[in-house]
Amino acid sequence: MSNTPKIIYTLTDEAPFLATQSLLPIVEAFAGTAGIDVETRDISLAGRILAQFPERLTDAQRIGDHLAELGQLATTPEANIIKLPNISASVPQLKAAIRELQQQGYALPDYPEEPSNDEERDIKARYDRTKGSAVNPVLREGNSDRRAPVSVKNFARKHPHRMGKWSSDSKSHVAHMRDGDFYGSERSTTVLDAGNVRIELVRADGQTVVLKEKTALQAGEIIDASRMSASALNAFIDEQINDARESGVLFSLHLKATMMKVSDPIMFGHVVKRFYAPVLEKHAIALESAGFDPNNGIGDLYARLPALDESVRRDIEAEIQALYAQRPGLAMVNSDKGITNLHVPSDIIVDASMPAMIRDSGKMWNAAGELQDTKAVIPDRSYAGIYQAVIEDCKQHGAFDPATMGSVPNVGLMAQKAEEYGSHDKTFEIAAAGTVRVVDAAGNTLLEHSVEAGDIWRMAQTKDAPIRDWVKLAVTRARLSNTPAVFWLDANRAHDKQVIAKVEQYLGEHDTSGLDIRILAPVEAMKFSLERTRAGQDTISVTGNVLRDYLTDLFPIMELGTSAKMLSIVPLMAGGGLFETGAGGSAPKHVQQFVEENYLRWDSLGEFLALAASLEHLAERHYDTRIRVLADALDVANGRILDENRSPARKVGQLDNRGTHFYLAQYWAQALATQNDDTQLKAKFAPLAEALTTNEEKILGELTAVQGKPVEIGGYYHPDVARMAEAMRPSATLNSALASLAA
Ligand SMILES: NC(=O)C1=CN([C@@H]2O[C@H](COP(=O)(O)OP(=O)(O)OC[C@H]3O[C@@H](n4cnc5c(N)ncnc54)[C@H](OP(=O)(O)O)[C@@H]3O)[C@@H](O)[C@H]2O)C=CC1
Ligand SMILES: O=C(O)CCC(=O)C(=O)O
Ligand SMILES: [Mg+2]
Repeated sequence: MSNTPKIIYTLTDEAPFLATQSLLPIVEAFAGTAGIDVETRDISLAGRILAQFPERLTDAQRIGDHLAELGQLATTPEANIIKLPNISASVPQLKAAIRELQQQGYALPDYPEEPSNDEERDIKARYDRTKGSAVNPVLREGNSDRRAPVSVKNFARKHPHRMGKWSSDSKSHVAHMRDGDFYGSERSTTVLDAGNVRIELVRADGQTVVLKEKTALQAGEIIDASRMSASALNAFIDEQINDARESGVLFSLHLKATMMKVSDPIMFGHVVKRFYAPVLEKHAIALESAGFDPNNGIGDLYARLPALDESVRRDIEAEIQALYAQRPGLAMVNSDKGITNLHVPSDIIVDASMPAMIRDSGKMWNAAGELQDTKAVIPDRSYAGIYQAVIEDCKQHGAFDPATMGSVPNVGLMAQKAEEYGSHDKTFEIAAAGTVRVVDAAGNTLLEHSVEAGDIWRMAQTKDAPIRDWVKLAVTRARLSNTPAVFWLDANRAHDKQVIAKVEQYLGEHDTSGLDIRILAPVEAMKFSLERTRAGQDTISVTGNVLRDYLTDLFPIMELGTSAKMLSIVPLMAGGGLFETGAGGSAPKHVQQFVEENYLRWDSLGEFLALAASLEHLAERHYDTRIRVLADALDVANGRILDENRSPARKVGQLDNRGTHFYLAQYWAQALATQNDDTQLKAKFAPLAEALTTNEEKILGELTAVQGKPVEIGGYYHPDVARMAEAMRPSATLNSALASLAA
């Protein structure tokens, strides 16, 4: 191992990738002064696609499998990775990215939806490795610690964001199934000895089909399996469509088709099929021949229409419009462009979509572009109830007040593909009725379900060491912040019952005297946390992987207006650090605004906080006081960004992402120039601080002058980096000041 302190900064997609063009040069320049190597690795969707097909690319086009490399690094103590949000691609996004790369001259094959030979099966398998949430689970070799730092919380209290008013007669609600879902069918067991299991379907006709030959289990691991009945799901969907129409509310669906990349697109497809049933059934043959796949959304139907005869096409379009008159209003993703909630599965990502609805008075946009009460369909019961609890609370007590509300930080069980978020390679749409069994090497059946054709069956794993580490992290956070901690676990759920036994065991390993640690079922935990938060009190949520994801968007969006301002640390179990930036995504809408008017409203505070945590980790690991000084100064700069309100605004003419980066550089340089712990750094940064202070007006002028006009970046999934960098670094004065640091 080389002893040079090293930070890996990830190159991703969309808005964070744009922001990187301006921020990374600052990071490199500052880190360089303390002898830190800053390296980059490309984990963008385009980069991951290209890494799958080296043999089809020229030498110049080829890139290595950076994700696999980082996945490996994450299991070592040296890891210090700053991870920006990346696209978790739905199939329509994946296909669009492939098309763009082909147009740029990369000889990639088309995505074979229905592979008919070995070569096509191989191509599909490679592409599928890049589909959905293909990055985070690989890097997350540790549990999750997400919270709003005190400075961020204070900022939000001082500058509360707008929250939509709630009325007690709001008709908005969450609808979930009452039986036949994953929740109702879950079975779970803790495995005593390590070994392999086989997953098989014993068909009603006696034939056995192996679904997955080998899944390795560790000793002490919890496994669980559950089944979603297709017929129960379809009956539920029909009932909800009718109910939404009768009650005059919008119909909306909220799933996580990215993380749950096998099960949730299938559920999404069922809703599309039921909602548009009369048209899809009437034209089934034509649509099938055109390759329409409901799991990709009704947007896929529109994409396929050109392949159909003109008359058929017109009939389908007219019949869909006529159908809308008989259906409840559909919630819209973009009313102006006619993009509905059922267009593409990647537009309805529940962790972001439900908080947005709650922030907007429980309403979503209708086709006329107005906000309206909404039915939020979340079919499975495992977690749906938490959102209904928030809705009920808002109906009773009104909207939450960001100026006074408390905070709900999260300690999330996430390491090593924990729970449902690691289940996609063990999820199956069942082809024929029978029994699905999980069988160990000795032939014992560990779990089984009877299934019907079309049901979704899945198995999830939760390893013992991550649970033990998670309990430790929870106790540590509770102690450090002197805050009550609640484990959100449901004793009535088979899986949670196994987890509770381990939590109770591992809590025994710690000194918990004086701490308030409880175990509550999710809905009770939500009610408890909401009551406290309204009273201005903080409560740590200690949750499994799914609730980690849901709550770290929900509470930040209510408290801070966005999850971008969150500190999001993954202490890796091998001793390294993964520093995620914020808790949200890659904000596609921000790119649209950028290319239209050269204004980037992306807030990089998450990157700033992650960088400070990364530098602290590096300082500790290398016993390096210079790096410590750099980290402390960055803390000061981050505090000033908030205090002096230098975060990006939203509209042309105001400060944008680049302006915030300028202030970060100025404040950071000033903090280094005024500290006295390291005289070399002090001397090094004095001229930069001076240059950035004297030239503030000039630099801001150069940054603002470019705004307001369209900008061409040469691609969406695989933009031209030189063009992007040029667009994102329009201040010659700032650029040359930074360059002088390296001299
Ligand atoms: N860790 C990761 O890698 C994650 C990746 N994703 C991926 O991101 C993509 C988009 O996901 P989506 O669910 O739409 O959620 P996003 O979080 O990307 O966007 C939702 C909205 O949140 C606001 N927002 C998010 N981040 C910022 C920021 N840094 N600064 C300012 N505002 C911000 C924006 O609101 P406004 O428009 O009002 O400004 C944005 O439109 C998907 O491909 C998804 O898979 C999602 C979550 C995590
Ligand atoms: O990896 C993804 O697809 C999304 C991750 C996410 O939403 C989260 O971790 O909060
Ligand atoms: Mg999330």
